[in-house]
Amino acid sequence: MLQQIYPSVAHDFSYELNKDMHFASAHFVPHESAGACQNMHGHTYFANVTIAGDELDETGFLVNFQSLKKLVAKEFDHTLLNDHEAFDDRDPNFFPTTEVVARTIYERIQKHLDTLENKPVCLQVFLRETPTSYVVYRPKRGKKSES
Ligand SMILES: Nc1nc2c(c(=O)[nH]1)N=C([C@H](O)[C@H](O)COP(=O)(O)OP(=O)(O)OP(=O)(O)O)CN2
Ligand SMILES: [Zn+2]
Repeated sequence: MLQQIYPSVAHDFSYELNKDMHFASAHFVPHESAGACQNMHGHTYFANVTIAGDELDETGFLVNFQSLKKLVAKEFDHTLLNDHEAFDDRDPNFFPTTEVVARTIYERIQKHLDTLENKPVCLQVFLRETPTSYVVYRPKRGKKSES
């Protein structure tokens, strides 16, 4: 939900940036224990990502807000998440659940941040799937993107 208050993450970096995004996607959870969620259905996801660092780039940015939007909202908007290369219906760690989608957003963002000279880091991904359900993903300290 845009403009809501998100859980904060403690850190010692000088700069912290947050970007809200939303995207409409279809998905299904490919396991019998998921009940009705086995059927394809859609959500308008709301994501908030928290980026921090001590140095700005030549533009005075920690990271360009627009590149975050491209990596997440534009990538997933109006798609079937199960068809995206990041997800795999054969492995629960890659089913497009809220947990896995949040982790995937982190991995995509951190992979981009690793290419930047000022070396910002993604500290938190907040992902709301429904009005009543959301996940917060925080990487383990020192752990960066695996993909
Ligand atoms: N831990 C998880 N549990 C569930 C997930 C998930 O990704 N992680 N996903 C689903 C379904 O995909 C569903 O879209 C969301 O379920 P739910 O929160 O139950 O949605 P409702 O709108 O029906 O919830 P209300 O409480 O009635 O608002 C299920 N579980
Ligand atoms: Zn769902």
